[in-house]
Amino acid sequence: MPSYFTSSPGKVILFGEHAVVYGKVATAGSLGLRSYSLVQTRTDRAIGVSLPDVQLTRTWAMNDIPRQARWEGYPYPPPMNEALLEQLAKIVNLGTQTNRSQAAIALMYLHSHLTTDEIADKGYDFSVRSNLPVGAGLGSSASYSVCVATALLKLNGHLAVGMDAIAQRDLVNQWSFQAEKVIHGNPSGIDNTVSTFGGAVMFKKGEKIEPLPGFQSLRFLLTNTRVPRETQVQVANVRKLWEKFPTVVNPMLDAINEISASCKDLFSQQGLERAHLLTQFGELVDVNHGLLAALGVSHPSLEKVREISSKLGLKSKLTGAGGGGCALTLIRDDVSTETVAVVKQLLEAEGFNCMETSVGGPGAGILTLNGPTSITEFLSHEKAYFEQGLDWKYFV
Ligand SMILES: Nc1ncnc2c1ncn2[C@@H]1O[C@H](COP(=O)(O)OP(=O)(O)OP(=O)(O)O)[C@@H](O)[C@H]1O
Ligand SMILES: C[C@@](O)(CCO)CC(=O)[O-]
Ligand SMILES: [Mg+2]
Repeated sequence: MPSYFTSSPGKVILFGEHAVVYGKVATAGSLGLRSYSLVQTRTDRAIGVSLPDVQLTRTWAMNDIPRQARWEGYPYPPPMNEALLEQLAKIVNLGTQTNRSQAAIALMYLHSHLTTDEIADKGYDFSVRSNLPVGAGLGSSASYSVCVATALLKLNGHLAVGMDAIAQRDLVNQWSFQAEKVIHGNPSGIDNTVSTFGGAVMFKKGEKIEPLPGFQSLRFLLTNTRVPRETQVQVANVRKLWEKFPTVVNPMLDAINEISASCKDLFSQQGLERAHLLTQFGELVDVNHGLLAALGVSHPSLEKVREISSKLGLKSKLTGAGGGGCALTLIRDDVSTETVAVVKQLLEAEGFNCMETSVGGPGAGILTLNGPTSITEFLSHEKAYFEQGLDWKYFV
């Protein structure tokens, strides 16, 4: 049996986080930071799981994990099975609401539906490591979910030869959304969609994504405040506010929707000077952050990033679920290297972590290797190892 490496990117939301959960349009792009997974069969009917980023190494006996009978629409996902989730939480037995347990339950939920008799008879090892910070707003959960979905679909032969690239990605996207539901509760699907398809896109729940050409040329500084938070909790807090004051919150969500619409207008205006485009883009960044702060998802650390960057004339907003995690700062073309260095220095003096990035790279990919590979070796190598000279297939 071959082994499969899979890889999928994190994401950055430029405009529209939270509002997207309520059916509004959001704008997002894939990041250069990615997660990588390795899956390969065993011979002893066990599932060996190694997730060092959440400190989990554990082996389960195949017979201990229930498998679902085939359903209508197989291999596309059936509606979420809450009873199965509860059952898996008990079997996995890693406590509730911990990073490790959510990751393991998401994996087992997909395993339970996707594992064929042939693979169940052998067992498999599954391992993930990521260059993304976990729980910082850069879509680590979605990137993990896409790796799980791609690996299990491929291992079990569901990404059949003859299925075109779009159909394959669509299947991965649907299953990674299920895994995101296990981790998040009520995700919009934007994170797994961007991680699966890559690129820079406008996203609205239930609609086809719309590519946004031109975004690849934008430069951003990402600042991880290192303040931990959980997306599920931030999303639930906004929901409480919305339930309490719907007439106040709905117009705010509509305003956020219009930010993505205005952004799209900016990029489609023929002849608009780039300097003007970037200035207006920055203004939208500012307005979006203000609305998110009003929804209660900012944090003193994120306000600190805004204070420092605005002193040097730069616009920042929180990105992802907020409450800590990461902020995004637009680097206009006229901003000097020295200014960027000063901003970074000031932010890092606060204990934050900075990295420059662009958005819009490739989505999920698979690399098929002949024969077994050592997981230890896989885990001991850095990202570059996987990207050098290897023939990744991005489903194209
Ligand atoms: N490398 C990884 N290995 C295993 N599990 C992971 C990994 N990365 C993320 N996870 C899972 O995702 C959870 C973090 O998800 P969460 O949605 O709170 O943060 P995020 O995805 O980084 O941020 P956001 O959703 O705002 O972009 C972890 O608790 C863990 O269950
Ligand atoms: C906060 C949120 O809008 C984005 C998290 O990256 C949640 C979601 O869309 O699922
Ligand atoms: Mg997430």
